[in-house]
Amino acid sequence: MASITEYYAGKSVLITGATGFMGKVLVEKLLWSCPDVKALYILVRPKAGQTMEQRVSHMMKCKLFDRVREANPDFHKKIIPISSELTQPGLSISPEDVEKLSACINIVFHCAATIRFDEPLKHALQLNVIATQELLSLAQRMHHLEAFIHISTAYANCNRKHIDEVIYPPPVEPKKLIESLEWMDDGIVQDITPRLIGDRPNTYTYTKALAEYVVQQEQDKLNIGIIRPSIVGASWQEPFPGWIDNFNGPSGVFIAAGKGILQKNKRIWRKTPKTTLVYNCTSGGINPFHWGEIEHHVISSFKRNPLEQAFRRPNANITSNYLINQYWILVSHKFPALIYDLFLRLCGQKPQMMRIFNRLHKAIGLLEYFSSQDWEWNSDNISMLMSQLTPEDRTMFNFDVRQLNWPEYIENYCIGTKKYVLNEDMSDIPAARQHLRKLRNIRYTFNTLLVVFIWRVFIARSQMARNIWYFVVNLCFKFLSYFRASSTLTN
Ligand SMILES: CCCCCCCCCCCCCCCCCCCCCC(=O)SCCNC(=O)CCNC(=O)[C@H](O)C(C)(C)COP(=O)(O)OP(=O)(O)OC[C@H]1O[C@@H](n2cnc3c(N)ncnc32)[C@H](O)[C@@H]1OP(=O)(O)O
Ligand SMILES: NC(=O)C1=CN([C@@H]2O[C@H](COP(=O)(O)OP(=O)(O)OC[C@H]3O[C@@H](n4cnc5c(N)ncnc54)[C@H](OP(=O)(O)O)[C@@H]3O)[C@@H](O)[C@H]2O)C=CC1
Repeated sequence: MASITEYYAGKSVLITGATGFMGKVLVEKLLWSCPDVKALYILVRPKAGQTMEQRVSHMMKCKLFDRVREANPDFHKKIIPISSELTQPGLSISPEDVEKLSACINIVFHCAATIRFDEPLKHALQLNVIATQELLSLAQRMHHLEAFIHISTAYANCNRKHIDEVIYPPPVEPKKLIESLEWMDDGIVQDITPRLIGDRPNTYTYTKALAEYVVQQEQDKLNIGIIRPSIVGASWQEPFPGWIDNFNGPSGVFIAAGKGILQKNKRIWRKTPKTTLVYNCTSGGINPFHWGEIEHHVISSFKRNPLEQAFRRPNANITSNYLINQYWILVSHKFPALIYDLFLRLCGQKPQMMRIFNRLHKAIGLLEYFSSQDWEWNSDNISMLMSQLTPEDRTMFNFDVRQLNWPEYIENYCIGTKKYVLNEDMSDIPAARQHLRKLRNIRYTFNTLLVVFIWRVFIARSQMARNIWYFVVNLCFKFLSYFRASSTLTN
């Protein structure tokens, strides 16, 4: 049996979403581990005032590509950008490019999607479902296509508690939905969205479920693989530990905790001809790690490697009690934020802290559905795939999460958010630690002043409060003398 590297030798691959988080990692891995791959065609759109060429050249300068660049400075020659806007008819690929792709592509990876949880339904449908249909039509014109790999999400069927590696019936026939939304204006669509998505939390998981069904419809004509990752964080080992470039998933929450602006509520608790193979890529069943443990490791990691200019010391208080949570939001978020914004105003600067907190609460609210419940994913296909790999492939393409050491991973993840998301320098850590010490001293001073204040206002003035106070102090002394006496007896 050919190894993976041998399989890709001389092959041309088409990748959508190559400028995104997962797409970039895929491009890098193929270039590194399959150096004889013939070409990587990537569908890219111009964006934010940058042409397609500018975007691709910027992407290739990314630190992620360091090892590939070192091994082969001409690696960019294997990357062939194709101009495409996925929300346009025919993916707005020119007829010449369609011809070119039809003649040479052997494997398609479809990574592009909108992953926003608050995406309006029409747009999510356009990008996640209709563009997938268009890509499948293009794939059918490819004369040498061997596999069509669709990247879905483990949460596409999050309305179920047990999720097998199968395609479930769609919540609605996609064709009917597309036709009926076509004539509706955005306001009506917004009004009916909650009814349509039903027991799913957002338009993202809903449209990803529809996309899986659309892909499965072509299983008689194409070899299809559907990959369902759960939560993708920083890189584990390759190209180096901790690479991450966005605030998605838990990353933004980790950063917020590191900056000291998080007080969180709620419990965390072989190629087969013409078929569809689904792979649930999750770790919970084989190497579980709970949100409480994550919290502990994130906080201690950020205490060792603090972020610059933290607002407060790294923290994240997890509680399932609504009232306690509201208290923490008020005391730890709103009140300090108001004071800080007032200070900024007095210095002639624009207030920003309340705005940041409001955005953070919105993001946490949208993520909470995923962090507050449990799912059970079957991953037999993943185990089967692993068992079919040669020992060399198993090392080169290691996806055995049983070997993952969570504390070490979280440490690298936190350092990765500092270095690659916030672009902070590791040499500034002593100054950041000094800043944390200053924040701790401010907190101690504030707490002492608070105790003195409470003493002056309540204890010193009322006889009853004084009696209670003496009673408590007396009790403490009695306990201490008892403790001292019993330890003397034991000695
Ligand atoms: C200590 C620890 C604690 C532990 C514990 C504790 C607690 C537990 C709590 C929960 C734990 C996590 C659970 C994770 C579960 C994930 C499940 C995923 C499941 C599915 C996975 C998938 O299958 S797929 C990926 C999922 N899909 C997303 O994960 C997108 C979500 N997201 C959005 O849906 C939009 O993001 C949303 C939010 C609408 C905002 O939308 P929005 O419009 O208000 O804001 P934007 O995001 O557009 O950001 C505007 C600008 O703010 C910048 N920024 C953003 N965050 C920033 C930050 N923290 N600090 C500085 N800057 C930040 C950003 O870089 C932009 O900057 P610029 O404008 O310059 O580009
Ligand atoms: N990240 C995660 O935790 C998880 C992700 N997934 C899945 O993995 C896939 C990739 O996700 P991820 O890399 O994180 O997402 P990103 O948001 O980082 O990347 C999305 C990609 O899609 C492209 N894209 C979006 N809209 C268009 C458009 N209209 N025309 C052309 N290209 C477009 C983006 O291009 P541009 O740069 O031009 O915007 C970008 O390359 C998705 O299918 C997602 O559902 C699944 C589970 C977890």
